[in-house]
Amino acid sequence: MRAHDIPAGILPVQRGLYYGGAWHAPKAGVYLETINPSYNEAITIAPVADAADVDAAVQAAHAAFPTWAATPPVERGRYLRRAAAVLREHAGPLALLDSLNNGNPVSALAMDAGFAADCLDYFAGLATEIKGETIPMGDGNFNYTLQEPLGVIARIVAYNHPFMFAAARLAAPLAAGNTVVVKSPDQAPLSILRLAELVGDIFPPGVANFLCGGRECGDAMGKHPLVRKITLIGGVPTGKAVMKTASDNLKPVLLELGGKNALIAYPDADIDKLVNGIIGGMNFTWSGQSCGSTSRVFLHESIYDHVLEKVVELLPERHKPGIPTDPKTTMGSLVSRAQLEKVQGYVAKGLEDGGRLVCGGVQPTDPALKDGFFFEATVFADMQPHMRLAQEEVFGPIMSVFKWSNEDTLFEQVNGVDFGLTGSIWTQNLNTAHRAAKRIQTGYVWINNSSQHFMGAPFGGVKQSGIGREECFAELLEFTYTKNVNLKFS
Ligand SMILES: NC(=O)c1ccc[n+]([C@@H]2O[C@H](COP(=O)([O-])OP(=O)(O)OC[C@H]3O[C@@H](n4cnc5c(N)ncnc54)[C@H](O)[C@@H]3O)[C@@H](O)[C@H]2O)c1
Ligand SMILES: O=S(=O)(O)c1ccc(CO)cc1
Repeated sequence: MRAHDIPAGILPVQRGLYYGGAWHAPKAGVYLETINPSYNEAITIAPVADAADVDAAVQAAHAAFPTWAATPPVERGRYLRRAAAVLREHAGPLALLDSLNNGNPVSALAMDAGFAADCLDYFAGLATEIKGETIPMGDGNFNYTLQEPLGVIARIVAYNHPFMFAAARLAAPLAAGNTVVVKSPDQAPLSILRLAELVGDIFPPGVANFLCGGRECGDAMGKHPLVRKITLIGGVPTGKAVMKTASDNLKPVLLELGGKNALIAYPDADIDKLVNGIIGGMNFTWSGQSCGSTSRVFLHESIYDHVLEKVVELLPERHKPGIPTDPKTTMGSLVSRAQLEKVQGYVAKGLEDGGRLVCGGVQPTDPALKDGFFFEATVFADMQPHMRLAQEEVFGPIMSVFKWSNEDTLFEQVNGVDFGLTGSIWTQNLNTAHRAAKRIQTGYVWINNSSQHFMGAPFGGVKQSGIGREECFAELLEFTYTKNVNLKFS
């Protein structure tokens, strides 16, 4: 869909920053064009917040905090549920808006507003479960704990699910009694403006605040002395930058970062399901731009040739790049020229390092896609662990396939990366499955499945994939501190 064909009611009307219950122009007056990556054409402009805007938004959130923290949890939950209902009503147009701005297929994005709404409902229900404990004492003392909200929470999100991340990640801190300032991803700012239009005034002024901006804005959020916790969904280098900023102020962080995730196939795997799991796990629909993508596939030598052949046969027809706003499209474009060039660079590195390119590796030739940042679903075979493609996150549609024979060597290679986010194990033997689940060093493990998230199940990484857990009760507790109270009877 070209910019001039966008139906009425899809784009946000506002082009400002939303904080303190009102819209504000960015103080320095900076607006940037934001593009549709499938045509490399401007859609409209979006505001760019700087440190002065961050200060104003954080001050508004800080002012709103005492009243929101004192609001009964059941009532806070009611606000969240109201927001959830609005998101569900607008799920279709919101998916189209994100598709226009980040290049992912509208059909796949259709679930994002619903997932965010589920998150809001889930944490609304848990608001009354933020309980302390009593500690047994000797005579004369009563000792208990309270879980208290922290204050202003800064949430910075990535571009692959701009709306879903911004909306879903409001839920836990708000349910726990904090106020929030959330920043859109630089590449796809439009849906956060729409989010602010839809839910901003459901909450009391200053409780939920929405900024558009890039690194400067994110950095200012982390540095602000009134921000009590800084959270990021983003890459490892950004995670390190955020943690350095946080350490200057001794602030806690919650980091959901990158992955170089392994899929392990044992000889007894159900081959048809495995092939679907390999293709699905790589999230080619999103051009691989998912942190949980299983971009390293380890096939046992006894099934290697057969499974590889089937993947290479099925993949190009199942995920062929197309215009993202077409409901039939099953693979969109990359988000930007920079991301496309990164992917092309990794194809070159894969070839230089001796990988065997067996699928894709180029931009599509379809003239309808000539201006956009499309790249074909790509597979490298005969990969070795020392290769750059085997170690570094691409966040693009490149899958690396390895052959294995010895289980000890397999796990040395699987765990021999700096990341530890997800893993996927394929076998029909229960003992094998649980042994492998125990040996893999990641925060999230699928057995005979891939890609899926489950509300209530802790999602997050180890090693450089992150710190903390989301989408579960632990996320709620991330936004509280424990206060111990001792009463001495007189
Ligand atoms: N673990 C997860 O749940 C998860 C989910 C999605 C994406 N990701 C990761 O995100 C990355 C891709 O997304 P991206 O390119 O948007 O990531 P990115 O790290 O470039 O940017 C993420 C966000 O951080 C902001 N930012 C950049 N520099 C900053 C700084 N110095 N201080 C504060 N904020 C700053 C950006 O403006 C953006 O909003 C991949 O590595 C991917 O694995 C992780
Ligand atoms: O596409 S992913 O980045 O892997 C992703 C992360 C989180 C969720 C749910 O919060 C969904 C998809």
